Amino acid sequence: NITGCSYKLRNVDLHPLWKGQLDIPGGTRQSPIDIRVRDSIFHPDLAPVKTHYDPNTCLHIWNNGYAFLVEFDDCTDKSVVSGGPLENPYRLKQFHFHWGVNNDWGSEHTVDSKVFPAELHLVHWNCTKYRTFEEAIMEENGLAVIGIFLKVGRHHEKLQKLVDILPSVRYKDSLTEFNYFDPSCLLPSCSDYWTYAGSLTTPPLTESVSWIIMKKPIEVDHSQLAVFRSLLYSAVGEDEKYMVDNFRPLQPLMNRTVHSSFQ
Ligand SMILES: O=C(NCc1ccccc1)Nc1ccc2c(c1)[B-](O)(O)OC2
Ligand SMILES: [Zn+2]
Repeated sequence: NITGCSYKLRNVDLHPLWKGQLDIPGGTRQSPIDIRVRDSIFHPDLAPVKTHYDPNTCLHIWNNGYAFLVEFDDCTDKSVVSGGPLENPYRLKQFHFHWGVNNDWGSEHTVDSKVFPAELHLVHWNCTKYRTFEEAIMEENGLAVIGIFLKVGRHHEKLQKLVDILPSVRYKDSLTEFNYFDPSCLLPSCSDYWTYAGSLTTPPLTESVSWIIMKKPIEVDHSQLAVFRSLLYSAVGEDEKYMVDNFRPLQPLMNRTVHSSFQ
């Protein structure tokens, strides 16, 4: 189980999203972090990360009040990630994004202090050691999350199917059926990555994540990102608050090393 002291976050002016989260559980391996490329250690025996996703496991998309989540049927091993720093396969549960109010910021992790306009998280749980996602989220090595940076550039053809459905989940707690989507189309062409031990960046902030951050960003165009910003934090009937800047502030590296799969 995750135990440990709690400590106050640095007194930064926090986005409303974080007003309630000054005290955090644990606190020795929090995410996100700034990845200092020169300090990362090349591990020659870090294998490539292998993903196998079955588009038929894609269930629906919903707005949980923090982000929009595309959720998958995780009752079988049809959609999994393995290899890389992982000792066994992890099942795909959901993916979601974090983004900014404009293209100048939005990602959670940074690379030598470089911020990207958005970041994709593909969330998997350790189905060998735990029975459910809810259990795994509370345990060490419970989750494996692939982080992918987004940059503004060419139109992303395959992402458009998702962008087109976003207006149907505009409000908090809205859900729409979303089938036959293979998130492999969102992976960058280069397999280089950094990996480190961290946490969820949204509540319950548990320190259960093996992070795999892809070095190469994927390109989307500015109109696709603009649709992300049209979603709302607020539910139907509440005063409208645009879902933007849903990223957590950087956390201290403390006693951690970031490993790289490349030199
Ligand atoms: O799944 C989440 N919450 C719902 C919940 C379900 C069951 C028990 C408690 C909470 N959160 C969450 C999971 C994975 C990641 C993040 C947040 B992330 O750091 O944003 O990227 C990686
Ligand atoms: Zn996330």
